[in-house]
Amino acid sequence: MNGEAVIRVSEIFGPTIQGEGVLIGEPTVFVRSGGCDYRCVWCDTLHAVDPAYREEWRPLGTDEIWRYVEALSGGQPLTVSLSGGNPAIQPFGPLIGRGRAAGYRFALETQGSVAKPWFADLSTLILSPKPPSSQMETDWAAFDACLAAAGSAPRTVLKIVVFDEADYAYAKDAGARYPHLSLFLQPGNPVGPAQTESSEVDLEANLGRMRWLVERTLEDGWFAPRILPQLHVLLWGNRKGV
Ligand SMILES: C[S@@+](CC[C@H](N)C(=O)[O-])C[C@H]1O[C@@H](n2cnc3c(N)ncnc32)[C@H](O)[C@@H]1O
Ligand SMILES: Nc1nc2[nH]cc(C(=O)O)c2c(=O)[nH]1
Ligand code: SF4
Ligand SMILES: [Mg+2]
Repeated sequence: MNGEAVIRVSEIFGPTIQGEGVLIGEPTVFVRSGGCDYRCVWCDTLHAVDPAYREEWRPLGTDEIWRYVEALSGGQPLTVSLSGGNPAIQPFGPLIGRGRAAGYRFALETQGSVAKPWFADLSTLILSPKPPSSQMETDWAAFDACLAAAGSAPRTVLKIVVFDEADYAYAKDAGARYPHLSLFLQPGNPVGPAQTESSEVDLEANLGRMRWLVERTLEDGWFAPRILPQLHVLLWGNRKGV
């Protein structure tokens, strides 16, 4: 790998459609890195978080990852979504530079705990601070550092998962803290460790939570956020690699 940036890759897949948030429906190739500084109790991607899956994470250099992305996209520039785990703890800067030079756009999803200067090279930065139900604490100073690192070049948006009333209150506070950022709410999909490898999903329960969130927000007269389901979960359940 000749000293080039090495990234711990959990999976590379696509093209599929982006299932969440501001880029929903957009043809996308995903690069998912392994390892996270958080451990949300309801994380739907434990195979990229739990060190028990470490053996499955492959150290790949920028060139190798780029070859996968080019092959999957048939060499047609599209949006590459960097997710994880927390992709912010990996050296993605050179890959972004490489892809941009070929006309690709990059989006990155992160909880906002670690800032990197290369955030400024993204097209879209999706900051997803974690509400109380995750059992994680938000470090707002670290979050602000992510916003500062991105600057004004990328489109930066907020995406907050809401399971319950306390999460709703957290989302409202976060929205008030950053009134200049577009805010997306996403109902929580209850997944546990036993379910990560299965595609089973309780669609009715998921849609019920979506209905509750829409009604709660509208009854409250809070018209700032957009409320979206996880489209890929509706289509394919909790399957990996879609
Ligand atoms: C798996 S995370 C990876 C990126 C980064 N660690 C983060 O959390 O933003 C991608 C997105 O999935 C969301 N997510 C994770 N588990 C979820 C669940 N059970 N229900 C709904 N959304 C979930 C996260 O909040 C985040 O917005
Ligand atoms: N289709 C699709 N859309 C997604 N949006 C965010 C995802 C993620 O797990 O980060 C994801 C994913 O895994 N698949
Ligand atoms: S921050 Fe993201 S990847 Fe990490 S545990 Fe939470 S939801 Fe999962
Ligand atoms: Mg996911």
